[in-house]
Amino acid sequence: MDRLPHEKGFHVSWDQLHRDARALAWRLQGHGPEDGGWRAVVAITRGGMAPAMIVARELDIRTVDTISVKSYDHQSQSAPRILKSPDAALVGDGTGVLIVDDLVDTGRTLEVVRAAMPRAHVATIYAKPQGRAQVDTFVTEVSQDTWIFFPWDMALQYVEPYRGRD
Ligand SMILES: O=P(O)(O)OC[C@H]1O[C@H](OP(=O)(O)OP(=O)(O)O)[C@H](O)[C@@H]1O
Ligand code: HPA
Ligand SMILES: [Mg+2]
Repeated sequence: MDRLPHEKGFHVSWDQLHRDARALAWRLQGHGPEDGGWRAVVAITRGGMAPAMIVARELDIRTVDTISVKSYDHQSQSAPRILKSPDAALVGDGTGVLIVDDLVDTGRTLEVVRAAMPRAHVATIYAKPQGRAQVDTFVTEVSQDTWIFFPWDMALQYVEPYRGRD
């Protein structure tokens, strides 16, 4: 996934990420298992970790695990694969488990994660159209040609006044 050919940039501050992750938690209330809340949250590393922490805090879920997926590599033609699985005894087939990621783009990451935990509920903060069908709950849709910049990948910097720029 390359951010260079994207037409638009959507820059997300920590403050906005916090608000959007809370909005996701709000949306998730009432969608959990009938016998109470989710048993565990599984964050998709690394981008899902901060959103998962905020959602777990809001929904009062204390058990949090991770899954690491290595993305598709055009050079090697290999499909995405799981580098680190969550505790099998904890997650089982995903029943009662909430999977959290920052966004879905093509949906390839979630395809692999869903195959590992088919009965889990999948939530992301942002979703692009191509991958939207892989997500059960999300907050904001952005167009496919938008690159989302997350606060952990950015820094505050000086910007020239409008009249100083050409
Ligand atoms: O829907 P897809 O096209 O699969 O893309 C979405 C995934 O890509 C990014 O993660 P990345 O693999 O770049 O790793 P990171 O979370 O460690 O930044 C993002 O955090 C999602 O997990
Ligand atoms: O729009 C994006 N932003 C950050 N990481 C990503 N990984 C796939 N798409 C994106
Ligand atoms: Mg990721």
